[in-house]
Amino acid sequence: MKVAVLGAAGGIGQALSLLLKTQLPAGSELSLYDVAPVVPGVAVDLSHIPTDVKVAGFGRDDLNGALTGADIVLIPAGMPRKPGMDRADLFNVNAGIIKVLAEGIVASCPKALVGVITNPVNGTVPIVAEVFKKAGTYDAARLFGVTTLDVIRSEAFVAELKGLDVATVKVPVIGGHSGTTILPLLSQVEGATFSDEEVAALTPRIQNAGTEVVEAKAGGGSATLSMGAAAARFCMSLVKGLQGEDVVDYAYVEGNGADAQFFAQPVRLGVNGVSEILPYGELSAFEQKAKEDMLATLKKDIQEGVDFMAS
Ligand SMILES: NC(=O)c1ccc[n+]([C@@H]2O[C@H](COP(=O)([O-])OP(=O)(O)OC[C@H]3O[C@@H](n4cnc5c(N)ncnc54)[C@H](O)[C@@H]3O)[C@@H](O)[C@H]2O)c1
Ligand SMILES: O=C(O)C[C@H](O)C(=O)O
Repeated sequence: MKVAVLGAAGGIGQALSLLLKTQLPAGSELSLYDVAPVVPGVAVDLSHIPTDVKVAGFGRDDLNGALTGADIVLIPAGMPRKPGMDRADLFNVNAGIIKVLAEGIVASCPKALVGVITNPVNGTVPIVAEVFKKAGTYDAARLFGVTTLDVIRSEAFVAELKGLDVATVKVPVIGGHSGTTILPLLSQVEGATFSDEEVAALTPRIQNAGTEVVEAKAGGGSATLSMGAAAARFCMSLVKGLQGEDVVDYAYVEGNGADAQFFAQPVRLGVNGVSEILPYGELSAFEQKAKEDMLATLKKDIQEGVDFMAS
């Protein structure tokens, strides 16, 4: 198993790479790419951890070296938010970064499973899809926006509120990854019920959790450690699928388009990425309205990514 992390010297990249060094199956390779000159040092640092995962660092001019032979590519490269910014404010800078990295994937590992972390995820994932389409290598089953952070936050907040063992809590989160497009399905949490007041308070808490971190870091960036944990968890789901295990996880994917072209939903994972788009079940009246209200925003975000590639 070869996993490449693009943007590996950043806050997310380093946390994620550390976790992958300790969690990937024995015999795996971890390939770290970044334009920051520190990236070979990050690779040397990680290589001193005694696990059977080989780590190599690749600088600005060796994207091809980082990507060749990769089974999975995770992309946390790009600018994070500062207080007062929306994720959409990152589009102009991060769209160009994502485009170049996607072109590198086309050239070096067009069959890899690709997990996009770079914000705004609602719009960067469509950019990657358009780059792949242009090259004739697009396979919707292999492209994922990583929304696992919304899932793990929901698990943490629900467990805290209800006094549950967090290891047993599961919260479906559908939609997209910004503001109201993040839709936790609290009505489907097993072993817990929520009053209308609790739903009305917890839903926006989950939707604004990224902003909570951005404000607490006061100009020092956005979530990196929780995102590293989220991306490592999602990567291990992809790994298990590639190894032939039956795995279900949530991700922002191009499905049947019933809600929007890209939509975070439950998917079954297998040796070729998504093997089945699963239904997300019945919504409460609150969730149904929240979904209907946010679809215009999500579709606009997706169109921005498509338009970027058309321009
Ligand atoms: N999907 C999510 O849930 C989620 C969660 C948190 C953060 N994010 C996003 O992830 C991105 C990274 O966040 P961070 O906190 O790690 O930022 P960071 O600034 O700490 O790290 C970003 C890294 O990307 C590198 N980079 C920039 N341009 C590059 C390029 N062309 N090729 C390779 N590497 C490049 C930088 O050198 C840096 O090391 C941001 O866009 C942020 O908004 C997404
Ligand atoms: O909020 C951000 O800008 C980063 C990330 O998308 C998050 O949800 O923490």
